[in-house]
Amino acid sequence: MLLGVIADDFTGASDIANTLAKGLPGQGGLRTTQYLGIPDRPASAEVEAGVIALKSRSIPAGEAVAQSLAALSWLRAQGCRQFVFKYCSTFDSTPAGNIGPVGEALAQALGVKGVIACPAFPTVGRTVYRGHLFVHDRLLSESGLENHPLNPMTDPDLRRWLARQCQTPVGAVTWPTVHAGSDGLRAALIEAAARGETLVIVDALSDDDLVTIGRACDGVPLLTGGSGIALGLAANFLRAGAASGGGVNFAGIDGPEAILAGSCSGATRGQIEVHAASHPVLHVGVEDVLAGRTRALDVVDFICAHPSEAPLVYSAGGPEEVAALQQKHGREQIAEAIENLFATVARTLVAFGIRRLVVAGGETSGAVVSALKLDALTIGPEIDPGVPVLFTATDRPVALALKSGNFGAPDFFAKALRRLGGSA
Ligand SMILES: Nc1ncnc2c1ncn2[C@@H]1O[C@H](COP(=O)(O)OP(=O)(O)O)[C@@H](O)[C@H]1O
Ligand SMILES: O=C(O)[C@@H](O)C(=O)COP(=O)(O)O
Repeated sequence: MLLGVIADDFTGASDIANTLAKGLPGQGGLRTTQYLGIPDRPASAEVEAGVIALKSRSIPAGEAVAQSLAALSWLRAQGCRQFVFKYCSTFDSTPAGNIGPVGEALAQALGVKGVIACPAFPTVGRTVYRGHLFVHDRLLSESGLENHPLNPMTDPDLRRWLARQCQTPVGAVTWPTVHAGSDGLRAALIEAAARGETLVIVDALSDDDLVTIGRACDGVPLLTGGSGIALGLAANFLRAGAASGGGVNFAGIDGPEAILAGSCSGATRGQIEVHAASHPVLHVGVEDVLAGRTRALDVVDFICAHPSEAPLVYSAGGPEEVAALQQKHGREQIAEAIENLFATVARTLVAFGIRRLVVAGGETSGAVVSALKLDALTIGPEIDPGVPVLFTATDRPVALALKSGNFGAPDFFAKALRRLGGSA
């Protein structure tokens, strides 16, 4: 294994796995596998990039550090020499962590400083300028992410936000240095290390900037950021002689289908509205779930009544409603109840024969996929930017799409089920 990725949530893991498997246009990517948690056995010899999906983004920082270091240890044992810590392109975290604590712990374990920290992903509108994160044409704090149920992003200044999480100084490299090329960027990161700066926020406005970053980080032990910083990494390994993984043949998987949406993001709520116009949908109310009036079997009954009609179950509410419910019942209590519901539903559905499953939300995907007790997923074709087809190679194959809350076109849900079935 050449490259090891530690991802703090499951949708983010499939996002960066997609980037590594695709590579740059016309050049191909790396043979990539997404592991669901830390594997208990060695990787297959043909895997060139291993992405370990953790569910560590919103847990206490100490636990996130421990899990991430254990993942690093497994990846090092597979022969990896370069590592990426993958977090959200909208820097989802709180002032208490976990990007800073995990990034610093990985850097310390690898004996490095001057480590890039860049969430830019221009394809989906995430750019970084003078250390400030933009989502399309809005600052992060005015993009809707300020209303995230678990990690409200209220400060677009990533240097200031990260400094609240870190024990060591946070550096910055601005866009003119990046735009000037990889040699200058590499030198700037070395200078930052000499100043004792562990994580360094690096500006990026375009895919060209991301390719510059990838080239500057050729051979560098650790990078941190969104999937965008991996854009140029496969090319480094291909130049060094790795075989292009090429596209994976995915013929599609037949069988009953379902969509489970635990995300409250604006993009997901818009996609639900589009889907509801022509498909059966069921809203599960938070208070009905908490009170036991809505149980997993009620949801399973709904899905099983519409096995081939792209049935969708969602829990999302608007920002004001979410905030009021969290005030009344507690943020963590609601998160746990809704995630547990979707996890139980998914496990039951797959046991009943569901073979195509679309999940919306990173935490939701972590709960669902963990409940399915799968150990690895193969990366298939891209459905929308940042969201690939994932499938198992087991005797009862399942095809999945794990959609980041803010990713996907308005018609994503129906399109994803078609792609999981092997059609356009
Ligand atoms: N109506 C709701 N009110 C409060 N929290 C909710 C509601 N619906 C879902 N949640 C919780 O909000 C969190 C959404 O996080 P996640 O699944 O990662 O979505 P995203 O990808 O949009 O961040 C989950 O913990 C989920 O259980
Ligand atoms: O980088 C991204 O935006 C995604 O890969 C991701 O991590 C999104 O997280 P969720 O919004 O929690 O799905």
